[in-house]
Amino acid sequence: MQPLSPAPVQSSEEQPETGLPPRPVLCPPQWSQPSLPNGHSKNGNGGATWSIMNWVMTGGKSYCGTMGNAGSYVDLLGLMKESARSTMGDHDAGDYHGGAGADDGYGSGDVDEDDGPERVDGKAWRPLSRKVKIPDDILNPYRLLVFGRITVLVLFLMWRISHVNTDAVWLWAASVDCEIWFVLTWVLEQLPNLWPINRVAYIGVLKERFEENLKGRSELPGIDVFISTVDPEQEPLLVTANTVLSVLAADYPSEKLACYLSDDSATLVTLETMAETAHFAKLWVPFCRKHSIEPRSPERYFGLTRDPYKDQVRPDFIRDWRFLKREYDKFKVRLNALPDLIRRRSNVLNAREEVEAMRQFHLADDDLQIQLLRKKLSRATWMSNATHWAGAWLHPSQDHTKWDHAGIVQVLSLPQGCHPQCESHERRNGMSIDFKEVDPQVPMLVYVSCEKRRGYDNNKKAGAMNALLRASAVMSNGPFVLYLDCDQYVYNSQALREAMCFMIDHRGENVAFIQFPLRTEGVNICDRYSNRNRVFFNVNMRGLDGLQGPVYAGTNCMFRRIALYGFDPPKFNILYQHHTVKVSRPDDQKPLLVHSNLPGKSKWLKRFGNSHLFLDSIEDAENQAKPLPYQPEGKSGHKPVVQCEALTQEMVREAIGVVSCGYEEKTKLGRGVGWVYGSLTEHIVTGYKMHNRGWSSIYCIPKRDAFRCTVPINLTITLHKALWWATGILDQLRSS
Ligand SMILES: O=c1ccn([C@@H]2O[C@H](COP(=O)(O)OP(=O)(O)O[C@H]3O[C@H](CO)[C@@H](O)[C@H](O)[C@H]3O)[C@@H](O)[C@H]2O)c(=O)[nH]1
Ligand SMILES: [Mn+2]
Repeated sequence: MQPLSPAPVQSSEEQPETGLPPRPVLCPPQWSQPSLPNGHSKNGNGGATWSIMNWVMTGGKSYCGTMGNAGSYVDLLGLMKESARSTMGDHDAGDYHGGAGADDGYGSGDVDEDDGPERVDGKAWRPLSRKVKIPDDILNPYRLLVFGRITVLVLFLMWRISHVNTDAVWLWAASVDCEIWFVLTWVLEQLPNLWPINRVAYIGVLKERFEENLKGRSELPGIDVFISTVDPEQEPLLVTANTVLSVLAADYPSEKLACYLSDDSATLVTLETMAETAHFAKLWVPFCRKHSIEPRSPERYFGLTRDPYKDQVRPDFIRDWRFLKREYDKFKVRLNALPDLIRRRSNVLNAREEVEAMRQFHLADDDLQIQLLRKKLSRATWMSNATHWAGAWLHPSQDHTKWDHAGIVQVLSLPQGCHPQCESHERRNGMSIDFKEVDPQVPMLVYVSCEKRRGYDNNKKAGAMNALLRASAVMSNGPFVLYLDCDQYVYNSQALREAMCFMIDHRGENVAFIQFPLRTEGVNICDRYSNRNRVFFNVNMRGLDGLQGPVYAGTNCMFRRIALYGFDPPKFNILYQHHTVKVSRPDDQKPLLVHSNLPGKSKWLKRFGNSHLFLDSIEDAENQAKPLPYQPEGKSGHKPVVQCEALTQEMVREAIGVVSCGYEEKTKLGRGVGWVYGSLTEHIVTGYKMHNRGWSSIYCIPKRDAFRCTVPINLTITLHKALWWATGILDQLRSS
């Protein structure tokens, strides 16, 4: 496997694929590989696992510091479908029998996004998004139907209450209670549906405002993408790797994108899979950019049933496609071999340690021999650089189990600078691919496993996400955070831009999060167990969007970082001069205030803990997320999230410090800041808290599904999930 070609290349050609103007380019330096001890190849499996930044830094103890009610909505669903343009054409042929299906695929509006709205005064300002009202003549019959049903239900209840069954009063009372409850829940669910809306984003205008005439530079704000995984057995690593690849290849400037994988299992195989993924991404990402590939998950792309050459005009496409397909197959073989490779490597190194121990034993005097006998050799799991793995070992040992291990942060890929860079060829095994016209940089990829110790609650996914929130703040501090479950891949490479249109639009500063619908693959056309949740994602959420905004559905959601930090929206914040609304609130709900009277950063210590890098990052996260007119320096744009030279050892060390399990103890994380703890459906509560503070949210349904996932269709799992949701929602009802 050859490393990147080191020769600097000057590209003077126009770049038709990216639409970016010509620019001078530099090539990244060649990465050096740490070596294994004698007799062991660096990558027995042929991958370049450690060719990137081998900064394994482990924090030891010292750091311790609804499903919808289908029947009731079918009518509205049908009507809304008519109002929105069907985008069946955007779907792959394979979708008919296994994909998300045409029903899920229609977009938000019936306007052409890329043409954008008319310019105001001939130039200057054009909005990035707009609401599209669903015509009243479509909604009115539905509204009439709802009010008709409510009237009938109320009349029915009045009749029930006035006709007491004296023979079985208790039975009568119980059934009337149930009926009232049913009517109440039905009405509560119906009312928000009466004013649904659609939205449209103008990606073309976004490009025009933030990227054109900037000599290849982009002024878009940074995004940190969080992906979580918890069990390499239940959540196949190939699926996670595909999700990561689809994120890295998303159409967003590579220096503005950072991807963090949270691994709650702390297994070495997950880390090595990610290292392989980062390596394969060096081919996959530029290939996607060069040929405008969709979708950008290789498993899904190479599995398409349609002709891959369709609509491809470049003469070198066939060659590149075959090359990438072969490389992807090899990548899969390497992933499959990883568990065995790690086991064999560990056996060899453990045996060597034992031999060394025996040698010392024979050389030692009696006292030392007794001491050595007492010291039981543990069977460690070894990394490819011949050091002990800090996470869970194959043979669990003290400090090395899933529930008891140090915090780990490892940077696996880093972009070089804020200007896209080109190199002529990527060579592997004698084959080469021409990347002269595209930016081959891969966004930052970081592996994180937060510290776990006995006596500390890790708070499952919410805990892992809050740890990522802190670690990413000190490393890249993207002002926006996209969360994806490990099985949700990016199906539409423009999705991040689409969300950004809403976030940085002129009224976007009060938007806390953009929720995308959860679309599923692998469900048969009948959708027997309602895995697609069509009513919830096509009707209820659109209805909520017409009010304060949709709920946070747990995944496929892009947040404004400072909204996650528990700050108030600008409309409650006197910082913004033209929003002078001042609201009186109880003490504990007072705005966190970006500019309070307290000196320095001490005002935030109790909420965010004592990491100075973290505290220093907060104001920056706020400024970087502002729509450009609010930039203090005028039109300075948004800075890159992180670059090779900007990421220091100190930052990585600090990231390990903030993912330690003791860090949260004296903070408000999990209680008003970040993902909320203590609820089965923590996502719903997390979203509610933001709405409660006055933030709004937006429901974004791009024409082509933004993200997709594969869901189980087996009845047991479906019932288990339904029970989980129901318990969680009941739990919320009981809580304050
Ligand atoms: O201790 C844990 C448990 C889960 N996860 C991750 O959380 C995600 C969701 O967990 P899963 O068990 O797959 O739950 P689902 O029911 O499939 O997910 C839905 O429901 C969850 C809450 O019930 C939400 O958190 C999810 O975002 C939402 O997609 C997955 O990526 C897991 O890897 C962790 O990181 N740590
Ligand atoms: Mn899941």
